[in-house]
Amino acid sequence: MSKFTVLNHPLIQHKLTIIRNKDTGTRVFREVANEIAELMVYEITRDLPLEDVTVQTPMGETVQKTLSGKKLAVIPILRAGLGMVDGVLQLIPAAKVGHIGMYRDEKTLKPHEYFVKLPSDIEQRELFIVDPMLATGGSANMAIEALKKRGAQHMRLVVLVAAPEGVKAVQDQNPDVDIYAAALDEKLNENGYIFPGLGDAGDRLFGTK
Ligand SMILES: O=P(O)(O)OC[C@H]1O[C@H](OP(=O)(O)OP(=O)(O)O)[C@H](O)[C@@H]1O
Ligand SMILES: O=c1cc[nH]c(=O)[nH]1
Ligand SMILES: [Mg+2]
Repeated sequence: MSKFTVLNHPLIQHKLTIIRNKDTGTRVFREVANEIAELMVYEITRDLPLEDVTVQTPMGETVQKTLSGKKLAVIPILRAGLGMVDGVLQLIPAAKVGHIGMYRDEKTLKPHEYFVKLPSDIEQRELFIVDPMLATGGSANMAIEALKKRGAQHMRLVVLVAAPEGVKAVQDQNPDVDIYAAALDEKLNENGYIFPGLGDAGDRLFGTK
């Protein structure tokens, strides 16, 4: 079974409380969501492989460490996943970005795919799928399947808030995909929204409600 990790660094918890607050407006929500994504990526990339490199300092020659050039890509699930991309790119500016468009039918809660555009060498890359919300897990599972169908082999799912139902759904359907969240919340409510959650992430990011 895949790993599920809650990244509960104090800065992450503090910032998540800010965006949970219903009185936080679009500008601050956007800014802080990206900051949380950046902190999460800092934690998640602890296992990136390094290799030795010879470098000349002003004092002489030394062998030091450098990233071994593993290829990375960020894959936001549109729309709300876009709210995490800039944060990730702050730390990994050379990462490629692929997009998967997905919306959840409000009545059935089933996801619908409407757009896929990925880097051509997706099979060689380690992918960070980003989406603020993991609710039923339907959208994440459909995005993972869309990536696998196109050759992707290594991916992790990075979300701000996860519901237990969504974690289980992804672990059951995609046991090879590790999941990272800033928080594991209590449950889904009767409308399929995460409680206590932060509301509709896409609407709060883009000011559409
Ligand atoms: O786990 P699930 O039950 O599938 O729900 C989570 C999905 O719902 C939200 O997107 P939404 O469908 O609202 O689209 P949006 O990002 O365009 O607002 C969210 O950003 C996830 O993609
Ligand atoms: O709580 C939720 C669930 C799905 N999508 C959201 O934006 N929020
Ligand atoms: Mg939405």
